[in-house]
This record gives sequence, C-alpha cells and structure tokens, in this order.
Amino acid sequence: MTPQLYDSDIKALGYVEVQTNDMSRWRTLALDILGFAEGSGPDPDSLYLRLDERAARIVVRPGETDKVSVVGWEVRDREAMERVRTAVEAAGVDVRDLTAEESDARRVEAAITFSDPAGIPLEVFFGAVLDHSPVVTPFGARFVTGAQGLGHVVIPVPDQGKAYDFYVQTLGFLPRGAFRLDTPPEVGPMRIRFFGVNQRHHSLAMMPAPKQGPGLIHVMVEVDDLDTVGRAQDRVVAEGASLSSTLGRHTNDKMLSFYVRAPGGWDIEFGTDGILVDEDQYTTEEITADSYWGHDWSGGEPLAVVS
Ligand SMILES: Cc1ccc(O)c(O)c1CC[C@@H]1C(=O)CC[C@]2(C)C(=O)CC[C@@H]12
Ligand SMILES: [Fe+2]
Repeated sequence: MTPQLYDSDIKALGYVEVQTNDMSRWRTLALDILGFAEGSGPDPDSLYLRLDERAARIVVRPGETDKVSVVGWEVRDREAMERVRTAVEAAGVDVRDLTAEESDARRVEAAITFSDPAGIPLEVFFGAVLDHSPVVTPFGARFVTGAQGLGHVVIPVPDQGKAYDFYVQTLGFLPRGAFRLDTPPEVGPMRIRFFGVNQRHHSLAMMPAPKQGPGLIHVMVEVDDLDTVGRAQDRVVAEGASLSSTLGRHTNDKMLSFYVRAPGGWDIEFGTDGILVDEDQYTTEEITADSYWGHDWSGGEPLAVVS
C-alpha cells in the first residue's frame, strides 16, 4: 500500500473547549443524553469529557456567555509545532506560548496559541497526556477517534477567502470539497467548504456567516455503531433536548448523523459510518445536496449565527 502523504504538520483535531453560562444543562446533555464519559481535570468547576484515552477531548467551563474558547489542533512533536509557529508568524499573526501551568492544565506537553482570521482562538499542541483508566461511557458508546482525531468543527467565517488562505496556505489543511448554498442570485454563490488533515473526510468546515454568536456551527463526534446513534437520539427526544436535525446521511463523508442543540445556539452532530479518504486518489468535488436522505432541520431552532 502506498503511504498517505500530507503536507500539513497538523495531524488531527485534538480537543475543543467551550464556555457556557448553563453548566447544568451541559452536564445533562453531555453525560445523560449523549453519553460521554466524565473525566477529571484541574478546574473543579469545569466539565471534562472523555471519548478515549486522552484526559479530555471536550472541556466545558463556566463563563458569562456561550462560545467556543479554544479549538486545539494536534501536531507530531515540538519540531512540528515550531514549524507551525514560523508559518503563522510569517502570515503576520501573533503567536503566544502556553505557560507551563496552562499546558499542564490542558494536559499537553506544550502548545502555542493564536487566533484564526475569524477570531477563533486556536491552540497547536503536542504530547497529549493520557488517562489509562477505562473509558466507561454511561450507555456503552465507543467513539471513533485515533488517527482521525476528535471529529470535526464547523465554524462561521465572515471572510471565507481570508479563512481559506490561512487554513490552507499557512496551516496546510487540505481542501475536501464544497457544498453550494442556496442563495439569491444577487448575493452571489456561497459555499460551505470542507478541509481535512487525515483520513477523516473533514476535520474542519467553514460556513460564510456574519461575525456574531458563539463562533461555532457544530462539533461532530463519531461512534462505531448505528444503534449507539439511534439510542442517543431516543434520549434527546425523551429528555426534551432540542433536535436540530433528524437522522440523515451526508453525501460527502457519508456520515449517518443527527444534530442536537447545545447551550449557546450551536449543535453537536452525533454520527457513525463516516468514510476514510484515500488522499492518493482524492480530488475535490462539489456536492449539490447535503444529504442522501433525512437531515430535516425544519423542527429545530435556528442557529445563533443566522438568527
Ligand atoms: C453538508 C454537510 C456535510 C457533512 C457534514 O458533516 C455537515 O455538517 C454538512 C453541513 C450541514 C449544514 C450545517 O451544519 C448547518 C445548517 C446547514 C447549512 C443547512 O441548512 C443544510 C446543511 C447544513
Ligand atoms: Fe458536520
């Protein structure tokens, strides 16, 4: 088999931290409905969610408003982190090192932090600290992570051209196609654009949107069987959480998923059965429907970035 070749030092989506003014609703959603395992960490007021051997893949911390506070991208080692630093600084963006205390709290050996052109705080890290205790999820979910990383994030970008150049030219993300949105002709074409850094079809997508709201459209996590997705959706309905979109199968990554509303007006996409991309053969394509079937958004509440 030929090796999969990637230009990017970024290997995977490592972690996401969000802040919320409704910790109790977050705890219910994360633990009692979606069935993440509760981890532990340095801040007794934060919620640490484990999906695998990493100490925490999703961190929810109390704050005044609901918004994304960090998107963490993983590199191989210190040398790779230094290459990213050089590229980001060459693009005219300020880079700061996490202090030793901050890196410890994040459970990584070291990280740098900077903002993307949409203003989203990023961290690039290496040396994730592992928790070797069994990952005991409350309903037996097994999450698909490993070389494919945490999942994907979809971010709103006010200037897609600038965001595209930063992620592709500076950070080395690989374009993985687009979905043309249905916009009136006078507005001109708008596309959701997808980007990968490993065999997961997309670890990042960006949607043109005004600069407001939580800085997230959704975070996707993947489990290893359909029954786990169906049972999670049953609990969304039974517990009265807001189902943003019904089950459906996407046309690009083939993921079978539903979306549930998180505090702050963004969604968690909970899916299974995503494809692995063979980068040696891959060429970008434009999908003309978001899904083969399902994904009915009509019963959900509007996204914060468009309301
Ligand atoms: C099109 C698509 C393929 C694979 C994905 O993982 C994925 O999230 C999407 C985009 C779904 C997208 C969304 O998240 C916000 C609301 C959107 C724009 C729609 O109203 C249709 C497509 C939806
Ligand atoms: Fe998605």
